Amino acid sequence: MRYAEAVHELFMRIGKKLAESLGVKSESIGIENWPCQFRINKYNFTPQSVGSPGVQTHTDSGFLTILQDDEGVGGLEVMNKSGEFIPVEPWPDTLLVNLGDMATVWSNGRLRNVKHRVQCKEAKIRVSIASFLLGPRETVEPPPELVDDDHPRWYVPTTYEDYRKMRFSTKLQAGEALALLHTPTFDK
Ligand SMILES: O=C(O)CCC(=O)C(=O)O
Ligand SMILES: [Fe+2]
Repeated sequence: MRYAEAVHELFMRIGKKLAESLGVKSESIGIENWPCQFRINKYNFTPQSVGSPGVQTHTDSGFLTILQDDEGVGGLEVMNKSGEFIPVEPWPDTLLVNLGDMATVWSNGRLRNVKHRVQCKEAKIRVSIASFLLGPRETVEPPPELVDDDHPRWYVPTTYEDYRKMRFSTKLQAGEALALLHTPTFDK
């Protein structure tokens, strides 16, 4: 309970700062009511699994993720702009924060979802704790400050649940499902 409360507090601080950094009044977005999820990942890496994927390339589907990674066993890799995977070495006493697909929809494309994966590097048990701030409870769409003539709406409004179902049924796990929400004005 204490861990969840502390992570939630951090979600609020980071989420409000993200909103303010885009010129959105953080009081207006109701972030306190956005649902969260929590998952503990355990990887039983064996000598046979070294070199193979632990989790295939994906983006997180929610808004914001706080990841407490294994402090001794590496394997997490994050994709950079050029499409290369960069290993994130274990770093005790740190948390890793990344943006998911709902951040891209909510910000009208200003915040970018991050592709990542886990590779098995050594035959050890690896544990990570992932907390997800999923996004607005009902419709996910950009606040009015982020839509104008120069920034037309890029995504049709959705709900997190509908988007999850679409990701699941299309098996598009690495953010590609966002393309199915593009409006005619979408532009890179
Ligand atoms: O185990 C990790 O380091 C990452 C797990 C992850 O990407 C996830 O749970 O979405
Ligand atoms: Fe992830």
